[in-house]
Amino acid sequence: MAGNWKMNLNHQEAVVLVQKLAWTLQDKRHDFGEVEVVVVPPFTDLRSVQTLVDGDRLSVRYGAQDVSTQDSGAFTGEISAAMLAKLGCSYVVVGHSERREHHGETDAVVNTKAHKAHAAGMVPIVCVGEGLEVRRAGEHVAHTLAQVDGSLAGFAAEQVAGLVVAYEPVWAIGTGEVATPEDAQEVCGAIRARVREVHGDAAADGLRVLYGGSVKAGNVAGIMAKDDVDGALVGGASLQVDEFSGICRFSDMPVL
Ligand SMILES: O=C[C@H](O)COP(=O)(O)O
Repeated sequence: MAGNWKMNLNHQEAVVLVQKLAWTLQDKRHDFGEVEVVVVPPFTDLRSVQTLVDGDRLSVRYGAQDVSTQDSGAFTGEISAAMLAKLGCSYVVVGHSERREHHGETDAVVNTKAHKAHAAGMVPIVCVGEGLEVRRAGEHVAHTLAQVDGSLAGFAAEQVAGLVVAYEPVWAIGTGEVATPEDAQEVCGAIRARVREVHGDAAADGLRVLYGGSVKAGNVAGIMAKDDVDGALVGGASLQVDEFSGICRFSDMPVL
């Protein structure tokens, strides 16, 4: 379960949220099963989160929201994979629809970023998904699989087995318009089937496929019940500890 904070929370707010989240995850009244919990703060928060997680040996993992296609040099404003790895990031989100839309990121750019993150020892969370027009035209599966093909190009089967792909239909992001569990399964299942076809069983079975788009504690259980949904990439709801920790235990039932 990965919480993408997007451009929210300064480093002090980040420390408060991660402390509360870690405290909740350790609360024995909750059943979090085997869930892996990841926060994805803005770059400016990462050092504070690292210090907290290392210092208190918290079980929360963390990642970055983007990474440069370049290794180093005259690229003002960019952050390299090596810098993120040095900060202890386990994951890097690449190709989020907001980056594709506002920064013109193509599958080729996303692919380069995924390789940079992977080569530096981090797991790329490769985001794919269709907009509303494509969905209305009934081309959402083909569109998303083309993004998967382009974004995962050049990875060997044994590498694909360790990757994460997040299916995020753009029309469901931040809109409250959650895809039905059947919608999520249709595309997440197609992603895994494509990976099986191209890379074989071990890659398809190892790959983790997340769903993202207006996931809340109240709707997560139905989505997680689907065979090919392994987790969620959560935006807005990850900014509230109660909501996000509910998502991490697949339930909005309060603890008595
Ligand atoms: O990365 C997260 C997704 O964009 C989902 O955001 P949301 O949960 O606010 O809809």
